[in-house]
Amino acid sequence: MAALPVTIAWCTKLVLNEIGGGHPRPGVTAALGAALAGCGLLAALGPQVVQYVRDESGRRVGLVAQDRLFQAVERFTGLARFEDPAFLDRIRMAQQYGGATPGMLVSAALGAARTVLTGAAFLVSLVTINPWTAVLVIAAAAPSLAAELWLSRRRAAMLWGIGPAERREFFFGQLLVDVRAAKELRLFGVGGHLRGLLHAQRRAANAERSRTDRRELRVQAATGTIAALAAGGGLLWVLLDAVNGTGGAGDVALFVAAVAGVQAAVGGLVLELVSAHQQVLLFGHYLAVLDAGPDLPVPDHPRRAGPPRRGIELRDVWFRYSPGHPWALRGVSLTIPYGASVALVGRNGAGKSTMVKLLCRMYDPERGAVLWDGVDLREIDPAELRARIGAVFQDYMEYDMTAAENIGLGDLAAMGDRGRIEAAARRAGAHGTVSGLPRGYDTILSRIFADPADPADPAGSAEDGGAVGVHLSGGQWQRLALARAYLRGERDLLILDEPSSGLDAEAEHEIHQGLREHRRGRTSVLISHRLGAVRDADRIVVLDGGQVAERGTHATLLAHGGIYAQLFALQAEGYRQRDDPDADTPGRRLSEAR
Ligand SMILES: Nc1ncnc2c1ncn2[C@@H]1O[C@H](COP(=O)(O)OP(=O)(O)OP(=O)(O)O)[C@@H](O)[C@H]1O
Repeated sequence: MAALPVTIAWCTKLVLNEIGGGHPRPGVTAALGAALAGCGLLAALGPQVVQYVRDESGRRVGLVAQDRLFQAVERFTGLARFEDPAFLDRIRMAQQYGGATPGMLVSAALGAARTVLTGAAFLVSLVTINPWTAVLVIAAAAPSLAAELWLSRRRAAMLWGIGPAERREFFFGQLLVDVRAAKELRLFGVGGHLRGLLHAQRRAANAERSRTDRRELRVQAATGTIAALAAGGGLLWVLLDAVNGTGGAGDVALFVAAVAGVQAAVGGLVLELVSAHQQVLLFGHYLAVLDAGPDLPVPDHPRRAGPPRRGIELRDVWFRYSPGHPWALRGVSLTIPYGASVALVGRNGAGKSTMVKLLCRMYDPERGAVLWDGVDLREIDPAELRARIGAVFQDYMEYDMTAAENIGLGDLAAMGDRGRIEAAARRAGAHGTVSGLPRGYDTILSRIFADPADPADPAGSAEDGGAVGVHLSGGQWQRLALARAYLRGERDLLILDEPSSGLDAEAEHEIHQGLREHRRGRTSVLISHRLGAVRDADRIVVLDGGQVAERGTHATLLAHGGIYAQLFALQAEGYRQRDDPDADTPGRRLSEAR
């Protein structure tokens, strides 16, 4: 496109010479005319084609960049990176700029080439008038280029610096429109308060942006003044030449046009270079995510995790979420024997869920080791380890997908096997609910994806045309999470972290009855605050303050009269009719002891 004007100028010159020469050759004239017409066509279609190619390459590069980014994110097999605010900021910036940078660099390179071509032509004109004026104009542009590159580094640093404020702003913005938060926000009347916090984040980010803009204004005013002084000096020089008779009025006119042309070209070049420079700096975040090493290192030749024969052992495990956090586990040693059911109980914050996360190697212990049949989990590929585990986490996921997909995600191999999915749902007591949904197992459990325009979509069939969505109750979601774990079938280790906390009494009884059957002869870890549900576990381990406080069976622990016995008595008391409010109950003794 940059070559077109020159080509047109040359063809015009040649055709005019051909005609003006007095003996125009029909073939040559026609060829030049055709070339001119071709150039005209290119000039008309070129911009649209360039735009299309730019958009198309942007889409393709964006797709590849996004795929590589999420592949890299998937390689982080632990949780620590996702709890690191700085790394989350990096991922956000990588998402924002990773796909755009290559396209921007290409267009910046093309734009720079175009401005260089135009600028060079005007510079040659300046040299023909007075070579020193050309030197003066170029010298005046140099500080501008250096200053703009410095400013773009500062701008990139500013964008990184306001990342946390933007993340908080995004969080508050999401919270204000989140249907799950809406109840509490309205009842407590805290919408205005959150809006205030949202605006405070925006104001903080805006203040940083304004400071950067003002700095840019000051620097650009200075470099602009230098350029104007250089142009003014050059003009004076050319005017003096004209007065002295060494130059003509035409030279002055050409000088003015050439200086404007060169300065515009330099300005354009600076803009292109600066935007490319800034993109490259921001692209650094994308590369940093791609190049980040594994969060949980795996040896080059990992050991195999076979079906456990002896069991899983925690040996003097010390763990904290970061060096700034207190210890969550302090020297925990315990064995989960093969085929046994182990229950973990203890007060809130005792470290039960943390232990479960270490069993799945979501983190590595800081001291001590978790051993799978004697092999340190750090020597096993996490993917292989996790393939052997089925789990319901305390904070299980509710996927905005169909009911079948919500269960099928537990084992992708069974995603298309409706028989297995139904069997898992039946075991978890979810079949009745799911089969009663408008599209049974194919009903999307979401309000986000409800499509009011689709008459076949049950989620979009509200009378007023609005989307009604299909939403399950807390307990129904919990059953689906349980079905997801059941779908993993005969895994070697089943972990259930509060699997029935949201269920009604009847359902809980039913579920625990089913769980007892399922756990029989299998290695399982069950966490529950309802001690009635864990009483028949082979071993009960009581955690307290990150340490194993007691261990034994239900009977031995009751006989021991420690924390377990107190907690059990407290719960049992809650179910008994209390005739005498002053009676000396275990609950009363416990509160007095505290
Ligand atoms: N992601 C995290 N980052 C930092 N600290 C954490 C994190 N998760 C848990 N903790 C801390 O670790 C300690 C143990 O928490 P954990 O969730 O293991 O307790 P728990 O016994 O499962 O409690 P609950 O019965 O309430 O579920 C707590 O003090 C908690 O504040």
